[in-house]
Amino acid sequence: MFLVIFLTFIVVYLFYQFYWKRRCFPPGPLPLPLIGNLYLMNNDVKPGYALWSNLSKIYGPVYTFWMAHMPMIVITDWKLLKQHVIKDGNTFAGRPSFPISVEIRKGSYRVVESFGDRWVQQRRFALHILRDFGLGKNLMEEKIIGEMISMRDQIRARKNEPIDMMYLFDTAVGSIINVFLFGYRYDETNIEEFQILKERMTKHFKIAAEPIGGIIGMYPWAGKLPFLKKHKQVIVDNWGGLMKMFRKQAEEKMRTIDYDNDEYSDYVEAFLKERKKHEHEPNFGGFEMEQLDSVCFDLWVAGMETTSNTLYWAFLYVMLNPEVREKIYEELDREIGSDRIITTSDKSNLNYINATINESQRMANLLPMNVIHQSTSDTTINGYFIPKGTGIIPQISAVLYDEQIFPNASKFNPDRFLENGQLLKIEELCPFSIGKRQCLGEGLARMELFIFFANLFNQFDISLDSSNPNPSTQKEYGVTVKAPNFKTIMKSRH
Ligand code: HEM
Repeated sequence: MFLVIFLTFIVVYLFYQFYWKRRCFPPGPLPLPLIGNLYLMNNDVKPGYALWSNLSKIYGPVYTFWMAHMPMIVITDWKLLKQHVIKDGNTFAGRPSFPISVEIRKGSYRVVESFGDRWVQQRRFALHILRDFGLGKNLMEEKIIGEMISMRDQIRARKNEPIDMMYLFDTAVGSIINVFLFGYRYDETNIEEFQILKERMTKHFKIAAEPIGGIIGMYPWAGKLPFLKKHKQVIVDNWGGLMKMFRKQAEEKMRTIDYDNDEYSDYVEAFLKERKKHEHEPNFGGFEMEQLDSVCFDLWVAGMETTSNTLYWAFLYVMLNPEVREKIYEELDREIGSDRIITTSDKSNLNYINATINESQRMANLLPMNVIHQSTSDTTINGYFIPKGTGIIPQISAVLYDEQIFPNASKFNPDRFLENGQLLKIEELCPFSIGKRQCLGEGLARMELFIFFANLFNQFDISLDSSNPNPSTQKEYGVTVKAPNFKTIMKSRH
């Protein structure tokens, strides 16, 4: 009798697992119990582009990938992305709530991870402060130029010795976001704080990008299993440590803040003043301290590593393509012709540099897997019915490497963005993603990329260090991909 019940249970379970739960979704690889399709994220397909494009070849431009027990609809075709994620933006503006977030963060705070009214409110607030703080008033540009000058001086002081630019990019870009958040930059007096923050973030995201992180994210109980315990502990410890660091900063600010004055000099101060206005509402009207800690995390991590990594990739690609390097110097000599500081007002005269930055972003293709969205109402994609609340991955990495859109896509070729010397606007170039969730820091990031890139090339004759004349372009796996380390010689040009 027991055997019959057991076998019936197994048959029903297998029927459900392999047929019933999948019947309404677009086709896709076979999900296994508990882990879904996470088993496919193995070393052979890291950092991930090959996985998504291979599946697309088998199942078409819309398919289902099971992230443990959650179905995710992957869209890899630009026309479909435009038709749905851009033109029907509200339907794709949700974010799934991950059980681990609810457990360790006590809710879906942040901007990246929040949804609904909280997301609308917090995204609008962050954008407002970003604009007010500088993107509209040149203040931000001044800060970026200040960091660029500090970097230039540090490079000069090294007197032509080989330099790994990663550290300089990290600290400069980290300082810019830190000034925006907390009002101070990094220098020799507090560089240790920067290093701790960066180390914690790196560890956090290394695990988050692994299948193991996916399993712990979906099933927090799995973190109690002996072989997963230490991995979950890393996530919990890093998150807790980061939140403590951010909270300490906010508390210090609270000691001196003048609530009678509406002006603010950084994001934390602006947030605390807004919080004060909502102090009689439940949960401070969404301006809880947990929300502040979490947004600091979002802006710090989203604002630092992405931009710094892109600059590093841009340097690497240019170094490996001497003809591109020569065209950059030709343009700088023709359009600038001195060691003066290049500002955003020069941007429209430096088409080749703009094209090189575009091509670097395309080739770097920073997020092999885009951040997951969620449908906010029932919808239909390519003939498939997708119910409200389903995970959606607008796979921009597939678009950036799409041969139909960018022929010979693996070749670094800035000229693809130029016609008769004029910069082309190619809408499929979407490294900042698309739709309502498009990157909140795009304006800041674009300004940083242009000012650092254009000025560093204008100031220095940059070449590869002869000890490693052919650095690899193999991408290091993570939520955003990193270039392997390499060194350059930077000689003053003027
Ligand atoms: C080269 C630099 C950058 C790249 C390539 C980049 C790329 C992205 C991508 C692909 C997304 C996911 C959008 C989606 O869900 O579809 C995103 C979201 C986001 N980015 Fe960026 N980003 C960069 C710089 C920045 C900077 C400097 C900041 C902060 C000031 C920032 C803040 C954010 C935030 C807060 C989100 C979440 C938006 C939301 O969920 O509403 N990013 N970014």
